[in-house]
Amino acid sequence: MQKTIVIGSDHAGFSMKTYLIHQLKQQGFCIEDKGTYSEEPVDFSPIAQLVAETVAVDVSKQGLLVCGTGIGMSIMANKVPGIRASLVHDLFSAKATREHNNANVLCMGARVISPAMGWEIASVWLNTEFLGGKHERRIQYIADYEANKHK
Ligand SMILES: O=C(CO)[C@H](O)[C@H](O)[C@H](O)COP(=O)(O)O
Repeated sequence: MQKTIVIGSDHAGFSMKTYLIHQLKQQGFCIEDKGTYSEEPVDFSPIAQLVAETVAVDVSKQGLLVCGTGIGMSIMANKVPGIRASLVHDLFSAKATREHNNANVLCMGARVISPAMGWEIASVWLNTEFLGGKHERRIQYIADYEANKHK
């Protein structure tokens, strides 16, 4: 059974999201598309919330978010406990944020990179595993912070 990718965008990211869904389906991934479904302007925040909350309750899923810059999406997604969302526009960071941060949501900006580059980044990100070890301790600190253990 292939991994499920929960995906969302605003109007600025709609075209890249459509392209990513096409590519992901070709690779056999299951898709949960949380919108938006056209280039009609919409606010990014509730879509990022929906994708992030879906990933947060099911660790088997990974999230992809696209807006104009990816910034608004990443800010919103990181408000959801359990989410480690990364804004990535290069291949080095795509690999590193899986290996070191176990990032479970990838955010990209459709006004920053091309759809082809977005797919390259997503492919690296989806095919890289968390390294664990010292990195586990570092992300556990973040989880503990969310649980109010660092007061
Ligand atoms: O929220 C953003 C910035 O962090 C996204 O890039 C949005 O896509 C962008 O702000 C949308 O802008 P628009 O003028 O409403 O098209």
